[in-house]
Amino acid sequence: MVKQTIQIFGRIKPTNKTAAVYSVNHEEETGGSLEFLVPRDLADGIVNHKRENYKFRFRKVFEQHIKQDVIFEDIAKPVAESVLAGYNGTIFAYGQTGSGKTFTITGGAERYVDRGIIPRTLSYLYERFNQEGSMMYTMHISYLEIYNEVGYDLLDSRYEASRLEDLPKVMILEDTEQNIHLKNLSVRQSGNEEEALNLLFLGDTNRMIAETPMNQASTRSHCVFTIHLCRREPGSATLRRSKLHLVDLAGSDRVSKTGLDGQLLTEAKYINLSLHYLEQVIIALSEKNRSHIPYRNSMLTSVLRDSLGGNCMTTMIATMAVDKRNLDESISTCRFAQRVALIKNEAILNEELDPALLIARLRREIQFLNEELAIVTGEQRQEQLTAEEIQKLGELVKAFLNDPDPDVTLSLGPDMRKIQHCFFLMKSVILDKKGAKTGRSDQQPLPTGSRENSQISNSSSTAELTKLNEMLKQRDNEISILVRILKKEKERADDAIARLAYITDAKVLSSLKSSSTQPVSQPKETNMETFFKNYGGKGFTRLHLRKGNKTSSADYSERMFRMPQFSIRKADISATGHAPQPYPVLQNNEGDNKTFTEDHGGKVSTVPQLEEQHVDTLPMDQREEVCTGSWFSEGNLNSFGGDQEGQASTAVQLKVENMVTLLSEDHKVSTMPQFRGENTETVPAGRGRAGQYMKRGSKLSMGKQEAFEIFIRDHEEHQTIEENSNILKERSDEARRLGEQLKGARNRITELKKQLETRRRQRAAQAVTGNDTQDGEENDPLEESLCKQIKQEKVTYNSNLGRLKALRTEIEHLQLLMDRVKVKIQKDFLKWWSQEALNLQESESETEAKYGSTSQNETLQPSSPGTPGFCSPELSSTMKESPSKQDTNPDHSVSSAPELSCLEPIDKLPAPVWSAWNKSQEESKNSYWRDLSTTTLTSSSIPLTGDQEVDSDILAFVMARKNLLSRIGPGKDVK
Ligand SMILES: Nc1ncnc2c1ncn2[C@@H]1O[C@H](COP(=O)(O)OP(=O)(O)OP(=O)(O)O)[C@@H](O)[C@H]1O
Repeated sequence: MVKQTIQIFGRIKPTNKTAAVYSVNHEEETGGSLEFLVPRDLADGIVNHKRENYKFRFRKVFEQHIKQDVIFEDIAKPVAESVLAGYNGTIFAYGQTGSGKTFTITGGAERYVDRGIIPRTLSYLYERFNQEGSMMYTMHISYLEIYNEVGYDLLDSRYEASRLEDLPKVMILEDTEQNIHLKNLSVRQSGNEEEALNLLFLGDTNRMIAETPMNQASTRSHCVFTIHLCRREPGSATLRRSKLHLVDLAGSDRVSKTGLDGQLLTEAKYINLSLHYLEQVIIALSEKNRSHIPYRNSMLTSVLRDSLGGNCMTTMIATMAVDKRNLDESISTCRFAQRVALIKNEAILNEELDPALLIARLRREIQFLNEELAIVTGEQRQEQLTAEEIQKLGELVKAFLNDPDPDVTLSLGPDMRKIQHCFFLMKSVILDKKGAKTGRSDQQPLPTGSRENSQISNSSSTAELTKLNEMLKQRDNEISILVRILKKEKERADDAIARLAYITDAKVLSSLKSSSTQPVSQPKETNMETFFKNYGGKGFTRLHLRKGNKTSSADYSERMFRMPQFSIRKADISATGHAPQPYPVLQNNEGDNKTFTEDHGGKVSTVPQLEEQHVDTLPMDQREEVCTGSWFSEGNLNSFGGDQEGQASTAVQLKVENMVTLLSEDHKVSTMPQFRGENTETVPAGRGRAGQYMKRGSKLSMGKQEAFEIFIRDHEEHQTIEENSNILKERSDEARRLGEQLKGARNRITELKKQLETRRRQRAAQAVTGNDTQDGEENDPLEESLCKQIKQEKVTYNSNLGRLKALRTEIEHLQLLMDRVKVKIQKDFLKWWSQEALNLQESESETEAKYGSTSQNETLQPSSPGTPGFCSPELSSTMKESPSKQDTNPDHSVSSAPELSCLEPIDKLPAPVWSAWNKSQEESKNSYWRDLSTTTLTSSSIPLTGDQEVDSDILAFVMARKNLLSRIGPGKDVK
């Protein structure tokens, strides 16, 4: 158990405004301190009438310039570590609205470097999982939003929420042991960092989409992102389950200051109420001898029950905006933090037995007890032992007698028949031995005559026969394998001979050739035996290679170069006509099945198991390590080396190319976000995060779509999209360059390896023919230099691969940020569009009032700049079309245009409009829209198509554009 008070940190948000006078002291023994000097003009304000300076202690205070990586390292990393160890952890951010809580917990919405504690922690946890390869970790994620005392599941993946109420409501349940359970809160498994980030994105987007129209959700709701970890050592029955809550609280602003009314006031009360209850819990916890802690008063305190005064290591980040006007709020945040710092938690290691294993253990115990009971009560079975049982008992006895361990037991259960049979078998073994020693057949004859005994001996001999048959088959298999190996060996030897051009001595050549073409008989077997002795050792029985090489790659590749080149495949075995076996099995005469091990300077290392692969194509361990990430998982990257290396590198290259293609697709999409024609089918596969949201909207008509394109350009986030697109492009270029470099390095390694192989063959041949110019010297300078070069290339290769991996993380994160911005823009657009529609309705009513019944209107209504209101496509469907009402004015070229009830009579249009339109037609699209926006237009000045819906869209757009411009203000140009 770890007893610890809640750790409190302060973080000051950067400000351009006049900052309050404050100072931070980092050198105090107890941590840091933050001191505010209240200027006289504020001293008699809300804060305090008398005091002028306020000093607060924190574990550390982070000043304005401190970046997100430092925050993660100093605050979140230690908590993540303890969560990995099996303790619960909580980090919560508390502070007034806009002080940087979301920025600290989730991160900024624009730049990769601004990612906050959640994405960094996810990344760190997955990195640690990879490092601790011997542990098995599973991660689940949940994301809860609490708004007005109601919980909502943010990981709802139906993408249907357009209001908070559309999200599943979460309810609190309490069991008899007062444990809290959250009903309806989905807990989703995440297999890798990318999946975890997608869940975060899903939650954040749901939060943004469903935010209350009255105010920003982030300000007025609490969010709890929870990472559930389960850790287990393979083979162990104990599990460690831990939770990490990352909490973004609602703004702590005081209601009196916010000047709210109506719904906002209700919200603020709720928020403040829940923060007030949080404070009450904190006060109660910080007081000694308080028995009742009012957790149940609010949903937030119920959910955070463990984090406050319970089994958890908790950290609080007090965020502050130190502008002068926010000084009082900053001081109240600090005061809250001081109280929190008094709370003591007792974190315990959350260890438990795996229920499945526990059940299995209990079952075994029950069986054992039953067996004991059967012996004690004498309830015995009477029927004969079956042949199978007899054979099994024979094996058991044999294993028991052969085991050198004196403590070994023979476990037979309570069955007296079995016990007796085993005694009988053991007696016969003893008698056999005695007979062998004395050389006489004076041993006791086996109890004959009895039916049982004859049955036993019959069935034992049947069993023996079956066994011998199996062994025979096994040997057949082995012989077939060896024949194939020898054939391949011969081919390789031929090949090598052909390459040894310098060996001109015909005698040598022919002798070498003849030795490799000998019939498959004794000499060949001797060769293989020697080989197994050299390379397999005595215990070599199974050529069963798997990735995860513990041998150093240098040792390994060296050994492989020296190994005769041969391969064993499943097909080799099935070709013999016998049933295929899972792995080629070469048994030694001991008949045991040890894994192929090899001595490396006294250290025995397990040869990696690489099923169905050439023995000479083993992985280079470093490559394998970096390639285990999910990004590379599709590319068979676990088989680097030799021919496989080619494939693997190609896979990397392909992956890089895929990524680059994806990025460029996204790049396209981002600059013109997924609204073109609203054809969501064109969203690249696997890139549908934002697309999912886009799908929900109704199909955009042409006019609305164009309006949207321009809306994007005017949107405040446009700059972000542009910047991130550029960064993405840079990163994808870099990824492409790295891909090229990797390919080059791979080719060079392959080439060097070929040279090394040739060199080694040459040396081997020289040794055979006695032409060894180096007098059998172990070290060959050329060989050493080649090895060195390979090593260097590998280092370069690995560092490039590492960089590529980092790029991938960055690119994916940027992608998510951009997706989120796209969703935001769409949301803003739809909001704006429907507002325009509302304005239109109003304007329509006004027009009706002014000009009478809509059915009498025959012309389009221009609207002066700045006047809100025009026909939106949605509204156009409700508009009436009067059949074949022609425009009576010959100048009006849009007689086929539908009659739109909301339009002003055409005869009211000023003449210059026409020339303006004619002129604008000649201009480029952009200037066309600009002109439209600054000119008083008539409907007839616009090139309408005759299609009611399309035309209403065009007109709607023109007017909406004007409205937008009028809001931006005159003189502002729209690109
Ligand atoms: N340390 C920081 N560095 C740079 N920008 C910051 C920092 N802290 C906050 N910001 C910026 O300040 C703005 C407000 O921050 P944020 O949304 O995180 O505040 P908040 O406390 O979560 O507010 P709310 O209570 O409304 O959710 C954001 O634009 C954010 O990017």
